[in-house]
Amino acid sequence: MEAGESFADALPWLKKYSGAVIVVKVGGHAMVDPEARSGIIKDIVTLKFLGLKPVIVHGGGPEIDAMMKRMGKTPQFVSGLRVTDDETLEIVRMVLVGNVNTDIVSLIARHGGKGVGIIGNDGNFIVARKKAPEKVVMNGKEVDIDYGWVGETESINPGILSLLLENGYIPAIAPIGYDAAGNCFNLNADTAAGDIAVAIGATSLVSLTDVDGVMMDPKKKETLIPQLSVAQCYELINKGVVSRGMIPKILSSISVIKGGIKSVHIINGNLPHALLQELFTDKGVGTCITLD
Ligand SMILES: Nc1ncnc2c1ncn2[C@@H]1O[C@H](COP(=O)(O)OP(=O)(O)O)[C@@H](O)[C@H]1O
Ligand SMILES: CC(=O)N[C@@H](CCC(=O)OP(=O)(O)O)C(=O)O
Repeated sequence: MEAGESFADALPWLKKYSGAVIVVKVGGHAMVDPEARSGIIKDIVTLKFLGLKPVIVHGGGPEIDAMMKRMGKTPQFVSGLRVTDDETLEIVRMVLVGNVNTDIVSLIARHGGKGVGIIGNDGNFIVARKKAPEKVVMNGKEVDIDYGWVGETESINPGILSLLLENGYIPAIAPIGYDAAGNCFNLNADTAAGDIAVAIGATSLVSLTDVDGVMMDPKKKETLIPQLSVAQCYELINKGVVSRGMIPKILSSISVIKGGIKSVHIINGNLPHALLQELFTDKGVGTCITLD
């Protein structure tokens, strides 16, 4: 299709999103392939030049896993959350802040944008507290789980984000929070992205991962669910259709919609230009979650 034609077709969406703040959660699984990672960041820089205000929140689960294994540690997840002991926290910070965040900021620059990397203690951006231990059913047995240094958001202070957005920067946020005593917490990136989207009143949250969206059977592409209401999300969790890393995505989507954001989109970041197609065409490419 001619470029002129595509832009003309996209006009209604360009109007809808003009000046809109869009939180893009870039999952670690969407960034495994360096070319896919670069393509995603290029699309995000494109959003900026089309007049939107993108905010990146990134993960890095597979890279943390790889580093843990190199250091002789075995990753342990419960309900999609990494149980985080002292040493694991050190690895999480090293990988998310030292590797992934700086790489994303460099890619933003490479594609002509101005990126700024931030973590929870920059301008007290994410104030977090320890996630309380909870009882979880594992292999039919109820067990007490202490997640260690896994945190949950206490408050988001969006001041630094507003400053950056008003001055044309693309913020790239690593999901690390801090408490008033300076303790550092490992936050799930989807949960952090949701909390940030609500705190800044974003227009939409788009989560890029390595599957086409929410599926009845993640191994069968044809079982993709294009549209979900909050009630249906609860149903999928209760029926066990959603598992592992999809659990925090769905839980966060529910709280985002309840927090007043109109839509959450879960899409496959490995499909070229999935983000642009989801936002600027009427045939979305993944799962769109709305109130009803
Ligand atoms: N019902 C489901 N539909 C789609 N994916 C699912 C579902 N249940 C579990 N998953 C898993 O969730 C994964 C995505 O979450 P996650 O691994 O945390 O990705 P990311 O690193 O991109 O955040 C998929 O690769 C898939 O294996
Ligand atoms: C508490 C918790 O699980 N934190 C995540 C943070 C990174 C993340 O969420 O990465 P993805 O988006 O790639 O899954 C972790 O340690 O893996």
